[in-house]
Amino acid sequence: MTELKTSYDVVIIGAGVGGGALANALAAPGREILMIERGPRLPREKDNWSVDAVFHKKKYATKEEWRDKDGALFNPSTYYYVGGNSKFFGAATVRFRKEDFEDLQHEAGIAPAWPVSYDTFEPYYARAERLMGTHGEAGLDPIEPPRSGPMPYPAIGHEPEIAWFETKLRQKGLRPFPLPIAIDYHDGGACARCRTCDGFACKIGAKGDAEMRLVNPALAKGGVTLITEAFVHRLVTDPSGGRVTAVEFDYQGERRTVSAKVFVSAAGAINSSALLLRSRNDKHPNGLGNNTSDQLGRNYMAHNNTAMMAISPFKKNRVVFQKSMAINDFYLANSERPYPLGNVQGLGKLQAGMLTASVKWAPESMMALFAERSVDWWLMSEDLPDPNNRVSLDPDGKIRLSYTANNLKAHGELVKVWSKIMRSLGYPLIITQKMDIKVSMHQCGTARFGTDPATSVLDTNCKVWDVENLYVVDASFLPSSTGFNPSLTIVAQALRTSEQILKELGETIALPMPPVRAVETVPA
Ligand SMILES: Cc1cc2nc3c(=O)[nH]c(=O)nc-3n(C[C@H](O)[C@H](O)[C@H](O)COP(=O)(O)OP(=O)(O)OC[C@H]3O[C@@H](n4cnc5c(N)ncnc54)[C@H](O)[C@@H]3O)c2cc1C
Repeated sequence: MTELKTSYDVVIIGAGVGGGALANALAAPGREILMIERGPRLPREKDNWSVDAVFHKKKYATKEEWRDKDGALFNPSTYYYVGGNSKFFGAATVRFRKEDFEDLQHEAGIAPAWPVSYDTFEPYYARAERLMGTHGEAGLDPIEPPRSGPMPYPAIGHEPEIAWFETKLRQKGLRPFPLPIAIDYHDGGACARCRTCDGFACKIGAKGDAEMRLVNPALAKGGVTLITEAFVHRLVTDPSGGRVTAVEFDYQGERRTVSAKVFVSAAGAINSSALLLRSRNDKHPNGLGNNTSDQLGRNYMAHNNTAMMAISPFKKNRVVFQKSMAINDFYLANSERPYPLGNVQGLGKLQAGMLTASVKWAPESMMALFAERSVDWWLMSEDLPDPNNRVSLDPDGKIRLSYTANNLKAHGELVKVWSKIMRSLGYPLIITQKMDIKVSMHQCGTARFGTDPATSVLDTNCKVWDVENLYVVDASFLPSSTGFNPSLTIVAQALRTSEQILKELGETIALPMPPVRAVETVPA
């Protein structure tokens, strides 16, 4: 049992991408940082790579139930472990575009400008790529934002099936490029380039998830204590409501309380809102950070996501690692298209059992035929912030996630355009599945950052406007969802926030650029 002190410099709630990146930036001998994580360490075991365990039995996903806007219960596909949702992520570590930081006109409305520019984020993106171990090749993505340097590691390369698509797509005038990805695949790296990466946990610790790349190295640096299976209930403020004084959590069968100079919620975009809402008191009757703006929990976004199988009756797809290519030719408006559609990227290779898990009536033999002949894609379009799309708490304490998808026309067009291209390349049968509310993998936006306390929950350093020493450092801060995977941006912002927290602790040490290096060995 970890002995706890009564007081710390910083308490970080949640050991996912945001919490891990912050701990990593703050970790140093002599500092006293406590990370409180509700989940355990995910065991390294055979089932990590079992389709049956992961997709049918849902062995690793939470058993928790949330309610949708109509009050119907559902079981979200979310993961509570050291490393958070990134334990199961596809490791795409992509920068948002310069245009994403500005007002961006979409078919269904405007994705609002961020309070800081891409140029402000760039140095943090550069550090984030190194921390996560991103592989890629700069200069090939047609809408790539300016970069201060190359990718930390070279692109992982395409297998022959994907190289074939690259050639064919180029012949059609498109500009496919290597998807930036955080797997340990280079000389001396541990990655076996297997089929069970995207959607699975890595049994050999070779994926750049938050446990491997952020939390374990933070623990190795010193100054950080991690406790697991410790659920945080609430944050307590002083009588004025101006400062958080303590965090209350359940640990090893007891309700515990510790105090700190700085508190950080990094519990994920849905759970951070739930925590701040649960922490309401007479000075903050609608939850911490909600007095001025009434925006806490609102503007929930999660992308319009569709998985597509393009099937050729005549051609088997023998690819093992399919997530190596992306296409951004439809990401921005152009002379042919008046509004953005989104991003297309390779999906981890679908297997028959993964299909029968979502299409229950389908015989495995039929799905096996489809899976061995399909090339699989992930199509992702921006959804727009809407205050009615929100996280709230029901009287019984359960999370309610009210969400109505928007900007669907653009997403439908992306699916149509990509289907047409696939058919023209000899893949006549197209099967698509649009992700629903249960797939909250790209959750964001519920405590957006901004310059105006009347319309945002956090300031531009991710400090809660209404409370002096409380920060939110996870996907909550995003004012728009953009059309890209969020992890790298969460890391970049956590690094920005760490500088503010260091100032608050009376330190002004410039954080060094992390070296390019392989994954740390994991403590058992
Ligand atoms: C299958 C899948 C594939 C994905 N693929 C990609 C991809 O390729 N690229 C990409 O960028 N993103 C991807 N994502 C999304 C990415 O994983 C998330 O955006 C990212 O992990 C979010 O980080 P976070 O820090 O905001 O929250 P989380 O990862 O959710 O971390 C929050 C942590 O807080 C803990 N916690 C929550 N509540 C409490 C509490 N009350 N007390 C204590 N601890 C608490 C949780 O257990 C968790 O560990 C994917 C996600 C999934 C599920």
